[in-house]
Amino acid sequence: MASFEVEGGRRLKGEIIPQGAKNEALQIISAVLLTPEPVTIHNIPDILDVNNLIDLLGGMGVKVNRIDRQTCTFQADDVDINYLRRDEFKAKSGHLRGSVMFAGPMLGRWKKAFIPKPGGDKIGRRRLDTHILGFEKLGAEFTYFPEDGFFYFTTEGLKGTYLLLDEPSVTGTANIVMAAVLAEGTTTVYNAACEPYLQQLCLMLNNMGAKISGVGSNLLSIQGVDRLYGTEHRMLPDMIEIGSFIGLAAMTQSDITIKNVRLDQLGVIPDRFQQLGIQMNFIDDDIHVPAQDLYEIQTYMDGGVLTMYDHPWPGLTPDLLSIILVVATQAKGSLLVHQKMFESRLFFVDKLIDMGARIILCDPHRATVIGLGRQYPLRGIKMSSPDIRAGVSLLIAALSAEGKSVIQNVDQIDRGYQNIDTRLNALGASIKRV
Ligand SMILES: CC(=O)N[C@H]1[C@@H](OP(=O)(O)OP(=O)(O)OC[C@H]2O[C@@H](n3ccc(=O)[nH]c3=O)[C@H](O)[C@@H]2O)O[C@H](CO)[C@@H](O)[C@@H]1O
Ligand SMILES: C=C(OP(=O)(O)O)C(=O)O
Repeated sequence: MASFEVEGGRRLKGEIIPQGAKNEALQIISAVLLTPEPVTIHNIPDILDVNNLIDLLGGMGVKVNRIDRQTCTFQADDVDINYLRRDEFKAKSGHLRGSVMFAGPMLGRWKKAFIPKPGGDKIGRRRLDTHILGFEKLGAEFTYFPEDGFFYFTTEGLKGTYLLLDEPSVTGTANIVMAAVLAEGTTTVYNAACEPYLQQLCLMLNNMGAKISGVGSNLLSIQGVDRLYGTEHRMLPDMIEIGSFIGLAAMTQSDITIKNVRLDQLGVIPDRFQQLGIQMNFIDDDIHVPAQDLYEIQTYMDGGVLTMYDHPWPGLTPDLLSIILVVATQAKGSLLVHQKMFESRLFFVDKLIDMGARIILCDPHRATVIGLGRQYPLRGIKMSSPDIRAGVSLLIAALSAEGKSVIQNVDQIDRGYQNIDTRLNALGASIKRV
C-alpha cells in the first residue's frame, strides 16, 4: 500500500479548486438505478470510493460512458440484479459505505434489494437500523444472513406511509427517499437528514419526475410516481475538502484561495474555522485564507473554553472534527472537541501527541487540545492513516511539522481526496508518493 513522504515546514501559495462532493456523489450515482433512461452527471470526484461505486454499477450491467474523469453518463436499462448476490459484489461493496444506497432504488424499481455488509470508515459502530426500519414500514420484508452480514429485502409493492426516523441518518434518509419515489401513494418522512447533499439528491429526483416537497427541511413529503426519466445533474463542491483546505492554510501559514466553494451551501463550516481564529476573506464565491502568523481560539462569551461538536445538519458535520482538532494544536488557546456520533474517530490523536501536540484524550468521544500558539512546532514522524479524515488531518500535521514524516496506508486518503499530493504540490508542498 502506498505511503506519502512529506517534507514539512513549507508555506503554500496559490489557488485550488475543490473536487465534486464525495458524499453527494455516492447518493447521486446510486440514484441512476431508478430510471432506464440516460442520466449524465457532472463534477464527479475522481476518487477511490466513487470509482468503486461506478465499477459496481458496471458489474450490474449499467452502461457507463465516462465522457471524461469528471463527467459520466449512466443508463440502467438492462440490469442484472442478481449480480448483487454474487461474492464479487459482496467483496467489492465492502470497500465503501455508498453501496448500501443501491437498496432503495432496487426496492422501488425491482421489488427486491440486497444490503451487503457495508464498508466505509472504521470509525465506530455504524448501524443500518434507520434504513431497515424505513424499508419495513414501506412494506418490505427482510432476511438477514449472519454468516456474511447480508440483508435481503423483498416486497410485493412499496406503499407510502408516515415514517418518523429513529435518527436523521444521512444514507438512511437517501435510501428511504429513493425507495419512496416509486412507492404507491404518499410517504412522509419526519426527522429526515437535510444536508445539502440530500437536497441535491431530491433536486435531481424531482428533475427526473419525482414529487418531493419539503426539500431542505426535516419533513419530506414524497408522492409516489410510476416511473422516472433521464436527467443531467451537477455535483456541489466537496464541503469537507473545502474545510480541510481552510485548516491546511492556517496550520501551514499559507496563503490559499479556494475557488468556487458555493458559500451558500457551507452552513456553519466557515463560522467554525473563524471561531478558531482563522481569518478568511469571502470574495465572490471564493474563500481566501491569508497567511497568518498566529490564530487564537475564541472563548464563549463568559470566558469558558470553546467546545466543537458534531450535530446533524445544519449543525457541524462530524467529518470535519478531526481537521478542526489538528488545526487547534497550533492555535493559541484551548478547545474541547466532542465527537458525539462516532466512538473511534479520535484515537488518531496518539500520533499527534507523538508529534508533540498537547492533547488530552478524555474518553473515546472527547479530546481537549491545548494550543500553544506555535511555541513548539510539531515534529515529523512515521504514522499510518486510520480513516479518510484522520488521514488528511495527519497530512496537514505533517505539512506543518519540522522535518520529514511518512504517512502509510494512504489508500484511506485516496478514498476521499482526489490526487491530493499532486494538487498540494502545485501549491508548493513537498509530498512524495512511494
Ligand atoms: C457516505 C456518507 O454519506 N457518509 C456520511 C454519512 O454516513 P452514514 O449515513 O453512514 O451516517 P449516519 O447519518 O447514518 O450516522 C452516523 C452515525 O452517527 C450516529 N448518529 C446519527 C445521527 C444522529 O443524530 N445521532 C447519531 O448518533 C448514528 O447512530 C451512526 O452510528 O453521514 C455521516 C454523519 O454525518 C458522515 O460521517 C459520513 O461521512
Ligand atoms: C466517514 C466518511 O465516509 P464513509 O461514510 O464513506 O465511510 C467520511 O467521508 O468522512
